[in-house]
Amino acid sequence: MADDASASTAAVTPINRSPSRPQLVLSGAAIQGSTDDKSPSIVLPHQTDELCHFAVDVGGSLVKLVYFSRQADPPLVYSGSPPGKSIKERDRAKEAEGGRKNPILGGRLHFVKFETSKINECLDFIQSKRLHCTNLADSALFDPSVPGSGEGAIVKFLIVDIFPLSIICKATGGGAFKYAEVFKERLGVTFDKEDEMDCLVAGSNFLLRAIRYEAFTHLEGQKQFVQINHDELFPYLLVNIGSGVSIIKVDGDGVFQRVSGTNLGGGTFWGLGRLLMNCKTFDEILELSQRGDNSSVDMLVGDIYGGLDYSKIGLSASTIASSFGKAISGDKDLSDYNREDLALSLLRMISYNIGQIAYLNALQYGLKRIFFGGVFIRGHAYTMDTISFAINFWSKGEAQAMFLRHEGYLGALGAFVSYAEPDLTALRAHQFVERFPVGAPYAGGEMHGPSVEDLSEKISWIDRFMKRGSDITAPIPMAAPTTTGVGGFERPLSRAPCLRSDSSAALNVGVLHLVPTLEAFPLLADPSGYWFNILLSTLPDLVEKAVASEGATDSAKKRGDAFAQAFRAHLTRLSEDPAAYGKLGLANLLELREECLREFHFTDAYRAIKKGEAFTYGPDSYLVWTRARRENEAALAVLPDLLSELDTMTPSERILALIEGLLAANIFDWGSKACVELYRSGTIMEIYRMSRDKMKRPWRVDDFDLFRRRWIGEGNDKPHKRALLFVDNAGADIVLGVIPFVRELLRRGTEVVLVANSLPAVNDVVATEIPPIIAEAAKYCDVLRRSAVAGGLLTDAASLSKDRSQGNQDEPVPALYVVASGSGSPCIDLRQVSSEVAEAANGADLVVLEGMGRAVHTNFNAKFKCDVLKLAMIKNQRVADKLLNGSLYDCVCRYEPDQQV
Ligand SMILES: Nc1ncnc2c1ncn2[C@@H]1O[C@H](COP(=O)(O)OP(=O)(O)OP(=O)(O)O)[C@@H](O)[C@H]1O
Ligand SMILES: CC(C)(CO)[C@@H](O)C(=O)NCCC(=O)O
Ligand SMILES: [Mn+2]
Repeated sequence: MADDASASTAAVTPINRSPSRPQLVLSGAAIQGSTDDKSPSIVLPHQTDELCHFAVDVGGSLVKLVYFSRQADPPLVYSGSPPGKSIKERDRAKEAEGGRKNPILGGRLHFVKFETSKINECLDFIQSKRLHCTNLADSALFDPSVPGSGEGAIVKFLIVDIFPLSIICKATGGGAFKYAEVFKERLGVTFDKEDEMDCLVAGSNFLLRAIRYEAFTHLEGQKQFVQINHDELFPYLLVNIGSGVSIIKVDGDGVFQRVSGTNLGGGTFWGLGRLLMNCKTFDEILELSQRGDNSSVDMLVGDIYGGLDYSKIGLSASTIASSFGKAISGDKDLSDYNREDLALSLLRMISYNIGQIAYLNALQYGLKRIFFGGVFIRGHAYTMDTISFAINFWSKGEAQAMFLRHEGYLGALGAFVSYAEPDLTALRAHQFVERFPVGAPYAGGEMHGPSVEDLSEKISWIDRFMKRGSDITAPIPMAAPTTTGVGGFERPLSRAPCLRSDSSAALNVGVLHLVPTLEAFPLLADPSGYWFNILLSTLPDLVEKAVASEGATDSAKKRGDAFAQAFRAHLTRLSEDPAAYGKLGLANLLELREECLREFHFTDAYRAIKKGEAFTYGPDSYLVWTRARRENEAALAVLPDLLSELDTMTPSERILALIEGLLAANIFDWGSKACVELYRSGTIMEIYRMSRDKMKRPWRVDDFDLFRRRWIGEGNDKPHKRALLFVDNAGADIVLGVIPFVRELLRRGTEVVLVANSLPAVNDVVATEIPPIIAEAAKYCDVLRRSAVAGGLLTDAASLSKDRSQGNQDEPVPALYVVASGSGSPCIDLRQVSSEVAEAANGADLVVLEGMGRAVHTNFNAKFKCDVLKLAMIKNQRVADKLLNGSLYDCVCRYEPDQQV
């Protein structure tokens, strides 16, 4: 420990971070894994200002670099004004933003590290990426793999020289002082120094708040993610294991005290590893340790007690009494010891000692939670188990050791976020959603990911790394440790099957969106083998569709192959280590698949299905797709009759017909094999009617009477103020199922927000597709037209309507909006929705979830703070059997009134 105790325990007051223009805009941001397994990236969709592109943490052993690249995101709101805000309010908000003319630009943060002793590699990297250029358009940061990024209009706005003479970059760690001149001379970069402890704490607070499942426990080989409650985040103990170890008591943002430290740290481990075992790399020591038996090096209690336990004080015979104690014997030289045994002994000595010192500090300050960071941890199971064991053993289970997925980047991230708006406390974990890029399963720690220069490079990268990928994920056998060395009868048994090399030891992370005001709920989906198999078995078919959607050209085929390889690798990796990317549910798996498709520029693999183009795979499918192309049109053509029919009914009949209609139209799903069979016969209306006739109540889940009471019952039938409808399929589903129900809601005076996918997935309607459908439907329905105008979906639609019969034209109508969910999957994880949906949820008192994916696979048991209606037709035998104990085409109408009223 430090010689001078006072130096290491100096109290630190809240940080007064140096103001720095321009600012980083973190609101509505997202984290996105980069192509480097160790380099998860962060998407900043609202970033409009030019900003310095990187921050560094130059430590005693390693340089950690965080850098920014641009990306443009598609707009998320398709209405003229976002729901919840009047146009006036929105203008005011715009003014408040300083009247920025720039379009909203997004970006990602990437994470890379280098050995400090090879600082030139870091400088070369910065130079090659042109991170030191003030002008983004000049730098190589555009990610052409992202559709829409780096395009003309955007580029123009970036040509702004903010630091015309020299670029200023945030830097922390001791090297911010030591290497300032080198950076200045070689790159013309001036360091804006941020204190190392400030940055560690800022980075750690940022991660714990902003990244879902950032923290996890690791005991006896079991990794368990922990979601930290924001209100209970402080106080905690932060133990950063770098070259040396800093131990910090954290009480708030910028409120902390470095209470202790130890000089027996990662540097000690690495240094002794080089000297004793002649290891060339850090990972080599870890690998050696996997096969080691430390009892030949360590002096055990049993060695001293003639093979006996010293049970009186709770020490088993196998407990390490003295690390390296056997080496005192005079007749052995270093070369007489197994390198593997030495490595394990060393790893246990250092890890256990740090665990013990951390425990003592936690005890001293009454802290129960201890977070460990620093690159020494390395996501290595045995290291984490040893530390956890020490904490658990000494605290008798009172204190908990937790580890961080971004373990090594606390300081660098802390420095990077110091560019940001000061109010980091506004960030919330659910603002961040994760995505996983194609390179994730392949890239090792020393890799900086594939070049993103162009698509063909990406494709060949995937090819090249297929081989490497399988090497990386191949398990290295691990001998079971024969001694514990951890002071007790219990032993830290790392049950993890193996130590994997860099990519597998590392945890990947992914994307951020704002939350709705709905309660968070657990995913229903079970990410076990079932879904892996489904996804694998449907992969060839999907590839075929994707390739067809792009005209089945040679290039499309190549991309299709590369996509399949990449996605298969993700699945393989995840089936070996389900926690590799953090906690993953079905919704994330589907999102992952869509993300992979997008990486290979399949912007809408289902386009051909929806539009009926490009499908010539046999006469049957051709028929199906041709029919599919006409589905929107055909459904719109029969809509007026359906609406008139509904209007002849009594309110009680009508609400039943509407719900029945929603369920019946949900049968139109090109993603469902069972349904495609159905389409071989009959027109849309015939299928729709047949479907409606068949579904006699009571349904499999049938809360309809309860809902009807809320709708037309006595006393409690006030119209809802705002309804959020999460819609499912394109075609008849939305036209014949959703639109009539929407019209009824609007007529009752309920504002309606249609929430649809931002990105295509299976047959789901995408938010951008809805306005034209509404425009067409509005021709037959004046209420729809006026509400669409009120919601900004239609502008000069007055002349369009053929229906002038209803209502006073001057009477205000509730608005109809369309909002993109932020998701590109047939399921929806409501913990991760776009900020627009979150905003739209404000004031909503009815949520309608439509379709199997949204209402059954996910959210079936979700509880809400408002009325919720879950509607679906079951089109999958397994779900019918397993979840509902029913049969194919059973219906679910689950209604749960707001519990709070
Ligand atoms: N690939 C690697 N190369 C070097 N060291 C590694 C590697 N992987 C893990 N380590 C371990 O991580 C330690 C460095 O961790 P980290 O980068 O957090 O510290 P640092 O910032 O360099 O040090 P300090 O904060 O004390 O100045 C090394 O001493 C070593 O034990
Ligand atoms: C000196 C630092 C802070 C540099 O990162 C780190 O290596 C450390 O905390 N070392 C331990 C020093 C001590 O004994 O407190
Ligand atoms: Mn450091």
